[in-house]
Amino acid sequence: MTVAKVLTIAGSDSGGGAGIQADLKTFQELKAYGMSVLTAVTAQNTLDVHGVYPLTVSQVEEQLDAIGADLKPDALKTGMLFSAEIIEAVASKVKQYEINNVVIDPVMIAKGGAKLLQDEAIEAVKEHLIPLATVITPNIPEAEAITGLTLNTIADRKEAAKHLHELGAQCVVIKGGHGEEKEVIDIIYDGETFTQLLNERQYTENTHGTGCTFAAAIAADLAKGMSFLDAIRVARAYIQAAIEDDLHIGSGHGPTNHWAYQNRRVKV
Ligand SMILES: Nc1ncnc2c1ncn2[C@@H]1O[C@H](COP(=O)(O)OP(=O)(O)OP(=O)(O)O)[C@@H](O)[C@H]1O
Ligand SMILES: Cc1ncc(CO)c(N)n1
Repeated sequence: MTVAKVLTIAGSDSGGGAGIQADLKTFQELKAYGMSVLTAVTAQNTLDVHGVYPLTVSQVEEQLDAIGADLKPDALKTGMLFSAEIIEAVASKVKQYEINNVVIDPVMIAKGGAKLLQDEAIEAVKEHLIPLATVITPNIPEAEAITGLTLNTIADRKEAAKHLHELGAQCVVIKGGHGEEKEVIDIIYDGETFTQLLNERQYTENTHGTGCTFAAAIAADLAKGMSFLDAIRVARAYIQAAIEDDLHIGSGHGPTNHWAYQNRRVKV
């Protein structure tokens, strides 16, 4: 049996809905073997982020060296990277260990408003991270912060996608969760063609970690050899099920339901 191995480089969410925890749950549900490199510990629940504690660059590098020496990932997802120093170290190790199928979720701010990326690190995202991306998955505010554009319309979002492609990402997904439209519109650009994935907007508080989960699902299916468009379509179905069949955990923005997608596929 060939097992697809997928690595997440991200922060820990003690509340279990986002970050490393969301990524590993998603990998498991999509039948890929999950590995993790921690960049930071957050003290976090569904209401708020109480504290952010980054690891040192050498601690991040040592984890990547341990994996690189033994367990070559078939795909990588990056989430919260926190600082320019960690971004540069991660980019250099990704090149050293020749990791392909790289999904970059350029995490900047938690739903409660806490900063998960330092402002001065945006330049490092552009210079060191985006050129490695097979797929980059910004939400609307993240795409605005990286491109400097204001994204009001679908045409604005397409312009931003072109900009991110020019910075070196092979495929760009501008996620529509933060948009105003009745339907959620994710815009995909591969350098030639725009594809729009439309889904019914769910009116729920339980959307903590949607971005992490979506990007992790893309990485899991890239690791299994799917094309990026197919992997994005499956990821869209995975996150839609996870939002629809919500769990009502916690009293703030609750987590999504990571087993909903498989639940629907299991015939009883
Ligand atoms: N209310 C919703 N109903 C349906 N789909 C949604 C909803 N909110 C987000 N999504 C989908 O979930 C995925 C993640 O989108 P979103 O824009 O919320 O990411 P995000 O802001 O990075 O998430 P987070 O920072 O909370 O992890 C996208 O595919 C998006 O279309
Ligand atoms: C650790 C971590 N990563 C990402 C997010 C964004 O959802 C979060 N809230 N926490």
